[in-house]
Parts: sequence; structure tokens; C-alpha cells
Amino acid sequence: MPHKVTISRLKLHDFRNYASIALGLDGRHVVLTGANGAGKTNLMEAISFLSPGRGLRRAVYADVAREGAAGGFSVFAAVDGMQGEIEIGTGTESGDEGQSRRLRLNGTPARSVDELLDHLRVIWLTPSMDGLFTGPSADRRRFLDRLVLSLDPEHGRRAADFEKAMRGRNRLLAEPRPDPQWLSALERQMAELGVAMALARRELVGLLAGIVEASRDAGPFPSAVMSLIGFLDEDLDRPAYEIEERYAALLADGRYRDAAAGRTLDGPHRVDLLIRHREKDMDAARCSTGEQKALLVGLVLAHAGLVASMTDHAPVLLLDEISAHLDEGRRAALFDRVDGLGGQTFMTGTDCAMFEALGDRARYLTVANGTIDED
Ligand SMILES: Nc1ncnc2c1ncn2[C@@H]1O[C@H](COP(=O)(O)OP(=O)(O)OP(=O)(O)O)[C@@H](O)[C@H]1O
Repeated sequence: MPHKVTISRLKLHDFRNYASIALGLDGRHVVLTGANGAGKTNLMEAISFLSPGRGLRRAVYADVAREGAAGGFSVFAAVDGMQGEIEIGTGTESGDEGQSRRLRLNGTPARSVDELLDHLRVIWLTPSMDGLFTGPSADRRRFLDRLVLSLDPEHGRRAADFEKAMRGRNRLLAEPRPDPQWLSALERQMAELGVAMALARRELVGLLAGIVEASRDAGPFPSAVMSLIGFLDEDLDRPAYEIEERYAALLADGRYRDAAAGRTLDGPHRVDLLIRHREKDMDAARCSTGEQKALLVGLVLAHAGLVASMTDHAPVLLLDEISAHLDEGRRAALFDRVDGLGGQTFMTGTDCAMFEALGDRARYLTVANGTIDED
């Protein structure tokens, strides 16, 4: 069994509709129930800030600070994490431009928010991900990259550096007579970073496929068959330096075309993640809403299992409004799978009765108007 990572205390200040709350938790799962607009998702979002990035809503930080409050927001958590106990403080202060948030670990400013990954991994499933299979490919790439990032903390930096090099190349190509040497240097950089990104994604998809396969008969969640298309598909089995050469050559050959298009047409930024429902042998996009939700739940659980086995620590799981789409049998199966992961999971719903099958494996909290009561 992987080690358990638990959030034992959580304090929010001027965070969305919370003026100031402090919660003591006991390591069990947490169920948050309350009316629409009570603040359930806001609390989940606060926990998602314990991982790098802009959280489960991909928020603009200026929107996170409580309306009417004078300064920024803060989230404080005491976590029994991957390297023992740690106190994590994150937020913004008045005067911050809203583009970054501060992070303190045991009171000391961290160099980067990526340092959070040394202490815990947070994975979430929210209703806004329901359109994943039918929406734009950018959403699937983002989903995939978050999966990769939770196993490979370098992935975010790599993707950001790739984007930067690509923007530089696009700008240069827009000039009347771009310097070919400068272009080559940027393309070489893109090749190195882009191929590393593609290989990291491919590795994740392979590892996840193994977990999905192993848990195929573990309940009512269908299994997903995933594949990546759109970037050097046939070449990714070659040694990395050969793939880099191939991509650098593609970029050099594509300069006129890309200059005319005003963007780079080949690269890991054009990849799509194809997902099929294995049991039905059908494209996920053509499955019913309920089938898509069940596929997504299966995928997220598989990913949580992968993170647990790779890091030897169970991730903190956030399942927002999970109960709504699942019938009683599926809900009970979900709770058992979640419990079997060995970590702490936070779940929300409007109706406490939906969580009956969890019994005393969870702590139940009622949210109302930015306040929280223990049941
Ligand atoms: N910066 C902010 N300041 C104050 N209130 C905010 C801020 N941002 C969002 N809110 C409010 O927080 C409230 C709670 O939102 P939240 O999404 O957490 O609700 P919820 O309990 O998950 O509801 P639902 O069941 O409808 O999903 C909303 O009424 C929203 O308008």
C-alpha cells in the first residue's frame, strides 16, 4: 500500500466566498455537501492550489480574492506529505499583479510553485471536464499534460520553454528577412524540448494503459484505450537524437509554409489524445454522457493509482460533484476504488444521502454561505 498523504489543517483567508475559515481534518476522506453556490467547489479549488498551476478552475488570481476584500487571498495547509510534515502557505498580496502566487514552505519562500510536487500530488475531476472527449483538442492536451506533470515535475517547465522558443520562431518568421542561423538555433531548441515533451506524454500514456489493463475487471468503470496522434507518430520509436533531427528538419523545411500560416504547423502543440471505450470499441466522443463520465472517472482513478505506485504516496484526490452522474451501484464501487487508493479524497455533492455507502470512512461537512459546519 502506498503511503498516505493527508491534509490535517486547512485555513482560507479572503478566498472567494470565504472570509476566514479554519478546518481541522483527521485523515479520513472529506465529503462536503451544501446548496448550490454555498462554496463547495471553492474549497476544492483552494486545495487544488496545493499543486502548481492556477488550480482546478484555471483561475485568474484577481478573481480568487474575495470580492470586497482589501488585499489578496491566502490558503494555508498543514500536510503530512511525501517528506514528512510540511506547512504550506500560498496566495497573493495586495499589489501583486495577479500573474503569480507566492508560496511558502514551513514559512520559507519557495523558489517556484513546482516545489509543491516534492510534498504532495493533487489530482481532480470536475464537471467542467465533462466535455473533454467532445471539446477542442487543446483541452485534451492540457488534461494530458497535467497527468504527465504529476509524475514528471520537469514537464511544465519544458512545455513553457518550448512555447517560448516557438513564439520566438513565429515572430522571426514574420520578419521580411529572418536570420537563418537564429532560426536554426530556435528550431534546435524546439526539437530538443518538443521531443522530450512528446516522449514524456507517450511514456505516461503507456504507463496509464498498463494500470487501466490491470484494473479492467475492478468495477463498473469502462476502460479507456488511449493513443496520441499528430506529431511524428511513426518516428517516436526511434532513438531520441534521431527524432530531434527529424523534427528540426521538418521545422527547417516548413519555414515558408509556417511564415505564410503565421504559426508553427508541426509540433507537440498539435498533438491530440484519442480515447476509445474499449468494451464498446467506440470513440469516446460518440459515447453517451453517462458513458463518457464513467470513462473519465475510470481514467482519473487509473491515473491516481499510477501516481501512487510511481511515487509510493497516494495523491490527494478532489472529486467535485461526482455523485450526480452515478447510480447507487456505481457510487458504491467508486467509493471502494477511492478508498482502495489509500489516500485522502475530497468529494462534493448537494445531497448527503448520495454518500451513504461511504459510512464512517469519511468526515461530513456542511457548507453554507462561506461557512463550514461539521455534521
Ligand atoms: N472572488 C469572489 N468573492 C466572493 N464570492 C465569490 C468569488 N468568486 C466566486 N464567489 C461566489 O462563491 C459562491 C460559491 O461558489 P462555489 O462554486 O464554490 O459553489 P458550490 O457550492 O460548488 O455550488 P454548486 O453546487 O452550484 O456547484 C458563488 O456564489 C460565487 O458567486
